[in-house]
Amino acid sequence: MTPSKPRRERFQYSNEMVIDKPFNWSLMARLFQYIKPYTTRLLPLAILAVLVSTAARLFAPLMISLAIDHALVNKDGQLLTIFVSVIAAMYILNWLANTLRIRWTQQLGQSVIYDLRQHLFQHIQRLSHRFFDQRSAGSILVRITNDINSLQELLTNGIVNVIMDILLLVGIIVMLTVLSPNLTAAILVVLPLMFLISVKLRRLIRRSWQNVRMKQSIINSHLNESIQGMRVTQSFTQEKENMSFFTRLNQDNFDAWNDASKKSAVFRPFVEMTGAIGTAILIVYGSYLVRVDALTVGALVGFAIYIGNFWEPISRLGQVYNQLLMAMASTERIFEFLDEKPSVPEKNDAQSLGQIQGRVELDGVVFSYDGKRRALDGIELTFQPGQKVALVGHTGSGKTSIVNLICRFYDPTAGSVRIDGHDLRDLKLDDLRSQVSIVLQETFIFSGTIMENIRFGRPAATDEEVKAAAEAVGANAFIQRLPKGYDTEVEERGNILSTGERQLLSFARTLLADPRIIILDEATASIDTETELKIQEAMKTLLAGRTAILIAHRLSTIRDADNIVVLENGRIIEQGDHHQLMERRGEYHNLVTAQFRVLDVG
Ligand SMILES: Nc1ncnc2c1ncn2[C@@H]1O[C@H](COP(=O)(O)OP(=O)(O)OP(=O)(O)O)[C@@H](O)[C@H]1O
Repeated sequence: MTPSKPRRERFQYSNEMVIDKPFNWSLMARLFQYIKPYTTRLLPLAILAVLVSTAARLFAPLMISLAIDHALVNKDGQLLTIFVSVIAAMYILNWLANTLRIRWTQQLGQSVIYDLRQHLFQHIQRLSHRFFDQRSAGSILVRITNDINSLQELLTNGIVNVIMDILLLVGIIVMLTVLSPNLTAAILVVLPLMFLISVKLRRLIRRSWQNVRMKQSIINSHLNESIQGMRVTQSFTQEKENMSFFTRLNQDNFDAWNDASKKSAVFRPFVEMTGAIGTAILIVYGSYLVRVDALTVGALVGFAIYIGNFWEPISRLGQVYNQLLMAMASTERIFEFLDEKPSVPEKNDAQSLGQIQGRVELDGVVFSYDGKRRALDGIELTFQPGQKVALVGHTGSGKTSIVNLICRFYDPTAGSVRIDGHDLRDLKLDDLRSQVSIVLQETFIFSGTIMENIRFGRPAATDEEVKAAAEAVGANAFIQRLPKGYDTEVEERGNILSTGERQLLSFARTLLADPRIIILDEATASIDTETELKIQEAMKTLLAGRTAILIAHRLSTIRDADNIVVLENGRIIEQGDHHQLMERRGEYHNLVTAQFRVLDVG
């Protein structure tokens, strides 16, 4: 039979929707809050520089106009020298103030970007597992990198330039009116045209830049996933399909950029065209006014210089406006993350835990990840201090979910989880997590040396303490054999280490952290018997004297557990020690015999 396969998209990034909100002053005001710390020094300095340079730029053409009408027309050499000196001094002052303005605005912008990035990263670190369940690592990455970078232009140049340009515009209009109110009125006819252009194009441009950002975010999400899953892709020879998907994303991104830049490109020529209309009015009407003696030649020249300066701030304001539109999209996305609350909040009056005994109770616990399906359904379970308890059950039966609740990665939907009688929701998270350690199947190795990787368990530990921990779990032998021993550099996923070695490393890390409660997600990857024995030994050292919760996949390793809890569909169906459960001939018995049958066949 050849089933007709509906073609489904292999990768779906549903969270990357366009966030389309109208221009929002309160959002901008919130962004500007980040400038507040600099309002006492950098911002006033930058504004002072702007004022000085704007004043110099405003008065220089007036001086030129006066020089023509009074010194040049009357052929007064002495007066001309004075005018020229004053004009030269103004240009030098403008240059100096501009240099300082650029330096200070850059510093201001970079400081704000730095703070925003710090704040965002700090916030993301506090968010709960539920947040990370719903988003790809790539889309989170985009917000810390791209979205913040796109604010860079606005914050470094944009804001202060806006002040400068508005001052310049108002100043020029005042100067023009002083020189000739009639000519000014004629030229300002084009202003409404400018306004219309910016309003009409504004929505269009903003939408298209949001679209670009969304496409980029999808590319990054996909890249991240592809690189992480490269081994699987290669082993299933899915490179071609992967490539064609990537090509599509890349093309979409390309098209979105094209579309957005085309729309943005329309803006400037429109501004320039209105500039040309202004100049035409100046030439025709201005020369007429000179002819009828309503305007001096000096005033006309001054006018021409001002008009030349007039369109520059307008078109720059248009650019800033574009930056603002782009920044709006990014700001919305950044604040969307910053507004995300941890789904496991810490109470304001959360208690400190102090040294604990290690009794863990789950009381009437019901839990659902998505509010629909129950992952746990009425769990009553107690782990006594120092006990070794194994959780067994088919895949999806709820073992990891129990552990997730004990670490308070999630809160139960109903019921409560307690440690030494304290509800986890009343405790300080840091306190709780320093007493509970989880050793995952897949050991995460950070890039750095072996020494640093073990020290992750307790950053204050000395080299000797790190080595002692490694020795205690039997990791010392393989570390000594590495090229640089404890100083050997390992990469993010610890590629130079075998599965068994990685596991020993994480045991050492956990032993160093010295928690009262250890959760061990037993690795499913098969390892050779010798390593298996080493790991068994290491486990004994690691678990001694602590409350231990084992997620067991190989049932042979949990025979000596004090209690074995068998789960099915989120419920406990039986519990007891190995002998009791074998005698019952229930589900545990079935699991054990099934596993032995597999081993025999193998
Ligand atoms: N992040 C999640 N979001 C939504 N549902 C989830 C999530 N994690 C697990 N589930 C669902 O919750 C149920 C219990 O999963 P859990 O991970 O606790 O099982 P498990 O017994 O640990 O399985 P395994 O042995 O395969 O690790 C499953 O039906 C699973 O599909």
